[in-house]
Amino acid sequence: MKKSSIVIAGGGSTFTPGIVMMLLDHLKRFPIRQIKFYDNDAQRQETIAKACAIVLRERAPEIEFSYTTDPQEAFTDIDFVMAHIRVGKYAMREKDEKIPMKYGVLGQETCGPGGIAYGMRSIGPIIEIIDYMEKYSPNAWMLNYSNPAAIVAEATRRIRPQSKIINICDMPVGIEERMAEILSLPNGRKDMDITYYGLNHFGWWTAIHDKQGNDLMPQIKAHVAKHGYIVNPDNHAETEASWNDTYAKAKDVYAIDPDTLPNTYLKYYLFPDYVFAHDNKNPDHTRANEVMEHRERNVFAAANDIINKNTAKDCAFHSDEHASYIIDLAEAITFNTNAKMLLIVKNDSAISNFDPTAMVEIPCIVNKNGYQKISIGEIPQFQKGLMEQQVSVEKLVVDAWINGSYQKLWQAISLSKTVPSVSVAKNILDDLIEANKDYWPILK
Ligand SMILES: NC(=O)c1ccc[n+]([C@@H]2O[C@H](COP(=O)([O-])OP(=O)(O)OC[C@H]3O[C@@H](n4cnc5c(N)ncnc54)[C@H](O)[C@@H]3O)[C@@H](O)[C@H]2O)c1
Ligand SMILES: O=P(O)(O)OC[C@H]1O[C@H](O[C@H]2[C@H](O)[C@@H](O)[C@@H](O)O[C@@H]2CO)[C@H](O)[C@@H](O)[C@@H]1O
Ligand SMILES: [Mn+2]
Repeated sequence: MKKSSIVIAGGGSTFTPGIVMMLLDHLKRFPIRQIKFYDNDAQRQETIAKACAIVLRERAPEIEFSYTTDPQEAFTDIDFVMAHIRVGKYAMREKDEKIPMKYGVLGQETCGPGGIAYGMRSIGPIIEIIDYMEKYSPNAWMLNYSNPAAIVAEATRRIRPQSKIINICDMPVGIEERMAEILSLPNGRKDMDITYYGLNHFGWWTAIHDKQGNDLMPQIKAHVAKHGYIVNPDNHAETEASWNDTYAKAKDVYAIDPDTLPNTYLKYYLFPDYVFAHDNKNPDHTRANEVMEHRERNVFAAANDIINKNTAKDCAFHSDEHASYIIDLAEAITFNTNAKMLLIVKNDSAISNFDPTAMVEIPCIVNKNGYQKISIGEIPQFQKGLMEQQVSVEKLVVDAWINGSYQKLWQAISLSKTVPSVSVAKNILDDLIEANKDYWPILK
């Protein structure tokens, strides 16, 4: 069986340990001969890497491991680039979230003006990593889950249209696991066959069946109509309060279109007033602060504990099983499994009454030769209208980045469903330009 060589771009990520542990859990179906880490922050990466080196030494000594900030070292002799970089790290995420709130607009990692700012930071470095991959390992695939995936996907379609990059997201995976829990399915989401469409962080399930073809939507809808995606809290004690708020709010998002089941991210676009009022109770403490106080602190504490003890025995690193969709993807490409997966891909005619150039999140069949899109057909006016507005925002952001255009970025922020007026958009934009002066292209 082929043994793959992967580089994790963003080795210092809080998700890296969970992904490494998950990779070790799936070696039988996806054998690995080499793992490398690549990051542009040597110190941050070194802490995660030294801990993961101990994990690998103890649990998979046959896997060659290294870490580097040198692109040639990182991207040579690679089959897959698994990319999860956060350009500007949490310090910039905090600004993405807090600057819009100064002007009465919700602040979010990937949605609204925060997501637009994040997108403007991310395009250049993602293209840079694609170019490294193509220079040093021209036959490799890039499996990208760096956010904001929607803007990154549109930018890579426009700027590197021939590149072997697939953009993915784990939000549908997480929600589907909750749906499977509602139904008490023995094998979780893998017992479901789903149809879904939308943009990244902006989609709907339209059909869910079990493997015998029975319709599972009525039972899930009955639950969501009462509880949103909150399921058995005893099984989710680790879920943070803000995430539970999001899962619970799905109840109200569902109500606007009971023919479908919503992605949780739609709350930011359908209830921007509610989100702002909720978050503005504590405007100095946003999600970025929560993550820095919880996930980032816990992951680095666990890493330092492993390093200090020089063993990963009984360590606090946990396998990120819901990230196993990344293995599903790499396995499908490597071993031609024809797995059905949600990918963020160019629409063409999959959604027949929507922009063929849009990057849509739809089910695809994945194999050694890439992916085939599953046809969705016509979508209803409600979703079509919402998606046309949002995809135009994403396209205008990429226009702004490519052309260094202040006007296009002002239009993008003005067009977002989360922003009330062009004057508010301009105030937010001018603050974001100042905050991002080390990351964005100069806008004229
Ligand atoms: N697609 C999804 O569904 C999904 C799910 C979870 C997280 N994510 C994304 O994964 C990424 C990592 O998340 P995190 O919370 O662990 O972030 P993090 O800040 O903990 O780690 C990101 C790492 O990327 C590195 N980095 C930044 N710019 C870089 C560059 N130009 N080249 C190389 N490395 C660079 C940073 O130094 C850091 O070590 C984020 O983009 C996040 O939004 C996506
Ligand atoms: O606020 P964060 O950094 O905790 O999460 C933001 C990310 O949220 C989604 O990923 C979730 C995943 O969907 C959920 O199931 C959980 O397990 O963890 C992930 C990270 O928290 C979303 O898909 C990502 O794009 C966001 O970055
Ligand atoms: Mn996502």
